Amino acid sequence: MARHIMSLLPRWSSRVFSVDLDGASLYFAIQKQQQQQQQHRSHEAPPRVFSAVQNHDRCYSLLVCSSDRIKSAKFYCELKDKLLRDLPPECHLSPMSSFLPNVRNSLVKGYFLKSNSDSSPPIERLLSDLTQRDPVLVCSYFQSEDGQQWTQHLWSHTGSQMMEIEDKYYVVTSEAPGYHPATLNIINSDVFYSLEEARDVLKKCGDIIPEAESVLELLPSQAEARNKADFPVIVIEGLDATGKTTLTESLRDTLGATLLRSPPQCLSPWRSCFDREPPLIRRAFYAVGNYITAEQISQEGMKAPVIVDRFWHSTAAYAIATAVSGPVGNLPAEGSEVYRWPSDLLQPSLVVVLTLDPEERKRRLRDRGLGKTDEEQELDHNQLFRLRVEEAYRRISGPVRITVDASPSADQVLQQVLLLIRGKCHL
Ligand SMILES: Nc1ncnc2c1ncn2[C@@H]1O[C@H](COP(=O)(O)OP(=O)(O)OP(=O)(O)O)[C@@H](O)[C@H]1O
Ligand SMILES: Nc1ccn([C@H]2C[C@H](O)[C@@H](COP(=O)(O)O)O2)c(=O)n1
Repeated sequence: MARHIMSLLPRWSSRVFSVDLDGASLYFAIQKQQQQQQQHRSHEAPPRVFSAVQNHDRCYSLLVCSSDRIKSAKFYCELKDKLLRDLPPECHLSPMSSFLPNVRNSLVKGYFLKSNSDSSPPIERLLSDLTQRDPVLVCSYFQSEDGQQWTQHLWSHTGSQMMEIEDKYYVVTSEAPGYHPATLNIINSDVFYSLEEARDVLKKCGDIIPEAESVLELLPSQAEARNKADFPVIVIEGLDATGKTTLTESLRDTLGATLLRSPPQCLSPWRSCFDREPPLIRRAFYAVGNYITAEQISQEGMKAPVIVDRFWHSTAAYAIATAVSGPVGNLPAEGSEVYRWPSDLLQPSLVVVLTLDPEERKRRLRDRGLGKTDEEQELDHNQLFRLRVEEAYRRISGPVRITVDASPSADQVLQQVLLLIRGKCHL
């Protein structure tokens, strides 16, 4: 299995490894060193991820890699559950990844384990089992006598015997890359830029998620897609509890408009099922939802103005903000192609993004008292995630977007948005 996986990870010695520890990404690289360099290296401190490791502690990395990306995505999530369940409690688990700097789609995800030597026999039994059955590449890390140098050893199997590949690599410090590694795989894994790409993911997971078939049946055929509306189309966006439902319903009543949402009502029976799936599948579900809503917009937009509660901005911004961890600075830079509008998706006439002071948003959430999705809880607990979503909203290109402060009364917000709509859309 390991040799097969290695063929999926070309240029092994050019790879950089990133471990997420205490909210920061720590990087290291590997080298096949010459004697001379080795002596020089021995004066350097080990990479930060190893610096707190005690003598006799053991470190391992597991990278999930399969030529089948649906299988990889599913297994990555299952592996975390398995490791949390089966590893000794003193073993510390952190998300990690490996990538080729600036090479798109080179990111593979996995986990980094730290443990003391007493726990290593059960850990190694578990890892050995995994390498025999699953698409996972395991490495162990050894510390030199003086504690200054670490080496990486790849695991492999011969028959039923586990052995380490003879190649060993020296672990060296690596600079943070120019782009956060998660940004390398966003396109068509977290965010889909055409119906075809999103549909392809749902088609491929039809055998493991039967609900995908039902979703695919609702998709408009390319031939039917009209992709334009005669009347103005206004999308209302914003984090949860910023007042989208309140505002969209008032706009519908005031303008005599049709109110639609994304994901559309017809996908409600399957939403919770896809919310439990890994990002690749979950985001493909929301992406196709936008195309179904777009078809409804085209139909309804022949008769009256259309108001839409969430659309592409939500799909892209939440996906990007989840894929990338840490501060806003880790997001792809403004102007990146990651923020582009899909060329085959209907563009609304205007997008209004509601913003709200975090404390007021929390107060409204409390007063409303409904259950929260995992992502809504994340918005509450994780300030950085909220800031990343808001910034990604701002960076998305395409239709005209206006940000509106939603803290005044519901009627004042309505009046302000009506003024904007009348100014921009001649209603
Ligand atoms: N301008 C406002 N001032 C005070 N309270 C408001 C205002 N707008 C909405 N609310 C209240 O805040 C709560 C959240 O509003 P609403 O449900 O419209 O938000 P939302 O953005 O649609 O949320 P979600 O995305 O989670 O569905 C509701 O209890 C609503 O009555
Ligand atoms: N067009 C959409 C609408 C929603 N989402 C995702 C993003 C969040 O995870 C969640 C928020 O929706 P809400 O709880 O407010 O109904 O749904 C999306 O990706 N695309």
